Amino acid sequence: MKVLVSGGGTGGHIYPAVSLVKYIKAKHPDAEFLFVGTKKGLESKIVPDQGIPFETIEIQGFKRSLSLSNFKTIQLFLSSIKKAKQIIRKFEPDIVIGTGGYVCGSVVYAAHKLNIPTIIHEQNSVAGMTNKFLSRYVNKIGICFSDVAKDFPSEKVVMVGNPRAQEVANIKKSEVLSQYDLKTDIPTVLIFGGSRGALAINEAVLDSLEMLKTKPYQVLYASGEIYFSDVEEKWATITGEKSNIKLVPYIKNMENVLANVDVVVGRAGATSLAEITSLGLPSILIPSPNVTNDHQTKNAQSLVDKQAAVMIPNAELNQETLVAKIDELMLDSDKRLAMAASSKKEGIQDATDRLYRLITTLTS
Ligand SMILES: CC(=O)N[C@H]1[C@@H](OP(=O)(O)OP(=O)(O)OC[C@H]2O[C@@H](n3ccc(=O)[nH]c3=O)[C@H](O)[C@@H]2O)O[C@H](CO)[C@@H](O)[C@@H]1O
Repeated sequence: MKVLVSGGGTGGHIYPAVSLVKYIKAKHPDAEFLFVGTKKGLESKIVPDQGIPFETIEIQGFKRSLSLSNFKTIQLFLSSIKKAKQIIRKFEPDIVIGTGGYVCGSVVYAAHKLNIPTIIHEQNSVAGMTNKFLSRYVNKIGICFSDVAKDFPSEKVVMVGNPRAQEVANIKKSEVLSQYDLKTDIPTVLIFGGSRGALAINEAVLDSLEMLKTKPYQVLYASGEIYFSDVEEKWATITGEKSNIKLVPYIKNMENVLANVDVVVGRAGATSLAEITSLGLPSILIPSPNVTNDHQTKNAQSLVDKQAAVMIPNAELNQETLVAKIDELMLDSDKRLAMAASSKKEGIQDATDRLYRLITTLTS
């Protein structure tokens, strides 16, 4: 079996594809894989680290307003389809799966033109621009939120969930927090602003440090690679050397960390939410205001409605709101456990089984 996956830009589009590859590899050790992304996206770091063969094409996103750079984008889109066709002809996949981000627009479209079976995976509750465009051409569309079905041709849509959910569901508790110089026996809150970090969350966390360092719980904080040096500079002067609060730029073994924390604070990216609910973690969600159709608020609201999370609108984020919400959960284990149970109910722990079944309907 030869499987070509494509997706990128941010972790939320990349990790589901990586989880799918790992799953198929375990089932079919002789299967071959190729991941097509861009040099600029996070995939150029994440995918080779996972030992998955990786090729790149050049592509850029459309600006929403009319602009000269859109002409360059169209030019790049056409040449990227040509390059994608070359890659596909050479690799000869049995199936091509796109998990979102501009890059998979060219790759999946090229595969369709070459009559190769195609699937797209939509992680969000509102369809991304690329997936909307591709939905006319692909054979099947795997979704994670029932709300998004209306954005696609109904006969193609199958509820599968997010493969990352199944991967993290099977992770056992461990001593992983000691790698971060944290204790393994006191409640821990993990804070991160999606796969790239978030300036607003960094600022609120920095402002909260004086309060957080006096708490009976501990904090692991990932600032995002690009913000790290700025945050680190201020961090050390506030927390001192021995502290219950640890800062890192990025967490590479997130699946292990998630299995060992008690509460998550973060943006409301769909892949993160799939992980959180799969493990049954309570969360405090601060949806990014800078995403298409405000889809993170919709992602978050779907959990808040089920008492599986609480939300702080980005405009209301500051040290008081942040620390108050963290305290509400970290200092009240009954509340935390009730939210954990509601969160678990929302998880789809067999997402990769479902996506794999969908693949086999097109390849066998
Ligand atoms: C700004 C933007 O466009 N965000 C979108 C992007 O978010 P983003 O890439 O931030 O997506 P998610 O929050 O869904 O996923 C982040 C992924 O990165 C991992 N991770 C994160 C931080 C870290 O230090 N280590 C680590 O491994 C998380 O565990 C998760 O697997 O894709 C999501 C899924 O389509 C969308 O819902 C988001 O709206």
